[in-house]
Amino acid sequence: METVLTIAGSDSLAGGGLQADLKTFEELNVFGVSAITSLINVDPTGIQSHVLSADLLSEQLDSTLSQLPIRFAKIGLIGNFSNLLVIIKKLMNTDIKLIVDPVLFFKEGAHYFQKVYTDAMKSLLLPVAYLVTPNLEEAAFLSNVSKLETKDDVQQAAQKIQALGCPNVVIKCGSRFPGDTAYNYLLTESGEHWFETPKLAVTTTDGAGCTFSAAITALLARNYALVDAVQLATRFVYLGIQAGIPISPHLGSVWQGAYRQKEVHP
Ligand SMILES: Nc1ncnc2c1ncn2[C@@H]1O[C@H](COP(=O)(O)OP(=O)(O)O)[C@@H](O)[C@H]1O
Ligand SMILES: Cc1ncc(COP(=O)(O)OP(=O)(O)O)c(N)n1
Repeated sequence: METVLTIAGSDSLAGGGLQADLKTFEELNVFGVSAITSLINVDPTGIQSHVLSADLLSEQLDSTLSQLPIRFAKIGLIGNFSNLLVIIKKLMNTDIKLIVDPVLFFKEGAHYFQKVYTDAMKSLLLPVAYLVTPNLEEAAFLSNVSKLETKDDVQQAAQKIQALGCPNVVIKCGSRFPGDTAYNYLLTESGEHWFETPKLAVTTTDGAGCTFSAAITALLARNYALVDAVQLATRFVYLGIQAGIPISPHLGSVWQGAYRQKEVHP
């Protein structure tokens, strides 16, 4: 079985973060291991974040990378500049393909990241990534395209993000995009693809972004072509939102087990 690494924060409610990643890996038949960057607590007032030290992150990465044959790693919330540098240092001269979910704008609440961190994400991390999967707000930020309201805007933003040095970009338009359809837009060096599902009118979308990127990572590790991985990840997260776990009238988590229950496994 393929071993896949997630480098991510912990989400106390297990909506997003490494909990969502590891559950998704399990459901898609890869063995998930983790390096924790930070602890996120979500409560009705918003998000509290506690970033782990660079030494602690470094030790975890040494442990996994020195003992396991890892070909694919998903990078979620990193938290600060020091931890971003640790990740670059440990991974940039390896053959590991990096799937970067930038986690700059949470739908669970507002969070501020320092400019040195967001700049380094653009100038150091994206150029060594295989795929980046921003949500709509992250895509606007990374591309400097201020309003993403049409499919043309999304295509333009993806091109600008690709120009930062990452060959493959998926913009998760999700619930933030106008209209009744949830779109994912994939831009590769050889073409573009739109994926769509009906937009679900539910609040159980916490973890949708993490789950989507984790599903792509697992499927790539199982040798799916990128287009097929994005297609199946779109379906996986759709079913997970539909069968999600409500927490409050405004908040609920994706349930990664929905795909197992509803679909014949590929
Ligand atoms: N309301 C929704 N209905 C159907 N699919 C959704 C919905 N919200 C998100 N998704 C799916 O989850 C993926 C990740 O969504 P993300 O952009 O992180 O969600 P949000 O826009 O809610 O923050 C989207 O690309 C889409 O495939
Ligand atoms: C630790 C941690 N990382 C990321 C998230 C965000 O999760 P998700 O809901 O999948 O992402 P967005 O759709 O808001 O981009 C989290 N909650 N915790």
